[in-house]
Order: sequence, then structure tokens, then C-alpha cells
Amino acid sequence: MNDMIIELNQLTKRFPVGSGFFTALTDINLEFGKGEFAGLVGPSGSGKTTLLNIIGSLDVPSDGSATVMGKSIASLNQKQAANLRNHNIGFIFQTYNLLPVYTVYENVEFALLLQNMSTNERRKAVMQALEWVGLTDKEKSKPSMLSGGECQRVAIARSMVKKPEIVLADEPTANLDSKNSHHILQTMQKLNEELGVTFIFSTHDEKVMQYLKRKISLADGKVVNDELVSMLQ
Ligand SMILES: Nc1ncnc2c1ncn2[C@@H]1O[C@H](COP(=O)(O)OP(=O)(O)OP(=O)(O)O)[C@@H](O)[C@H]1O
Repeated sequence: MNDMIIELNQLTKRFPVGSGFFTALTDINLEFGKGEFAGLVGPSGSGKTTLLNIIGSLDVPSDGSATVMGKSIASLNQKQAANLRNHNIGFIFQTYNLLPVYTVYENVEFALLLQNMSTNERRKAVMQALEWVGLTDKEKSKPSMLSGGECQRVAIARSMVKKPEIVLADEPTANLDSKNSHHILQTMQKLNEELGVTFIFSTHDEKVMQYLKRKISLADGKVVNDELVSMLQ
């Protein structure tokens, strides 16, 4: 693998609980290169979302370091962290997080409004992203008119429209049936292969695991296994 775009060194995360604290992640050492299709797997409470949140600059390590695109997450002020998220990182959540009163087009466009782009440039980028996920014919629909699978494809388009280097997907198939799960996984796999976007999943879904090129197992906030799946086949 080429350049490391994410480096986690001796990362520990503690949350204040009552008068003490709870350690959610302990001494995590991981690196991710460009174009990886990797998954954090492990039981509920093992720390997957906490780790994704830190990589996504939504939270900071308590000890150790997280460096994303050359930037130390702990050293970023709010504006710098927002800038990193706006330009370099896309998010996909299990509940899609679409805005119900806006159309599919507007939901995807929303991600670009903080960027300095003309209306024409935005239109081109949004239609390109909808094309990636096969939804150009639904641009005027509201989320309530779409299936769960289609909503998740809108969320993928929204995460991809900024052409980020990294997409973080937290249980993206949790609310989808088997057919839709495979469809969105194939869509993400295609974007990974064709555009070189790095995907990191959090999951306990066996269907997601079939697609991963690298599987990192967490248990009680620690990495207990890290394997390249292609090397095992
Ligand atoms: N803000 C917080 N304050 C206190 N404890 C927290 C906080 N956020 C997470 N935790 C705890 O940290 C642990 C790891 O949580 P996390 O959400 O990362 O797990 P997960 O592996 O993503 O679980 P799931 O698969 O259920 O989503 C859990 O025990 C959780 O209760």
C-alpha cells in the first residue's frame, strides 16, 4: 500500500463517567493507506464508533495521536477540524441522516454549500455523484418517496460529492435488507476501485465483511486482530 493517510499511534480514549472515567479505546496502533477498503469489526461496545469519530475529527484522543491527511486531530481548532471534514472526509451513517424536507438533489448539494463553488459547478458535481449511485432519475424526489436502499445511496452520493479522500461508514447496512445491502456495498466497492477513495467501515454485518479487503477486529477497546483478507484467499 502507498502513502499512509491515517496514522493512529498509542491512541487511548477515555470518557468521563460519574466521578471517574471509562476507557473506550486502549493503545490503538493502526495505519491506513490510500485506497483501502477496511472494516472495524467487533461486538457492540468494542469501540468501533469511537474510533471512527476520532478519525473523522468529531472527537479527539485522550492520549496518543491520530494523524489524518498529515494533520494531528488533537491540534486542530474547531474551524480547522470542520475544514478537514468539509474537504477530505465523507460520512455515511446507519440512519442515512437525510433532511426530509429537501429533495435528493438538495440533500447532496447541501454538502457543497460550504465550499466556494458556482451554481453550475455544484450542479455538475451533484449530478455526477447521483450518477455514481444510479439515482439521477430521482433528483427531484423527497427522501420519504425512496426505499431504504435508495436513501442510503443518496447518503453515499452526499458523502462522495466533495470527492473526499476518506469515507467513514458507520454500520451502513444496519437498516437494509440483503439485496439493498449488496447493492450499496457494490456501489462503494466501485467508488473505491475507480476513484481510489479509502473506505473504513464499522460493522458486525457478515455481508459487509465479505467485501472488506482488510478486517480489523476490536474487543474491549483493543485491536485483537488485523488481517488482509485477499492474502487469506
Ligand atoms: N460519550 C460517551 N461517554 C461515556 N461512554 C461512552 C461514550 N461514547 C461511547 N462510550 C462507551 O464506549 C464504549 C465503546 O462505544 P462505541 O460506540 O465506540 O462502540 P461500538 O463498537 O461502536 O458499538 P456498537 O456496535 O453498539 O455501535 C461503549 O462501552 C460505550 O458505552
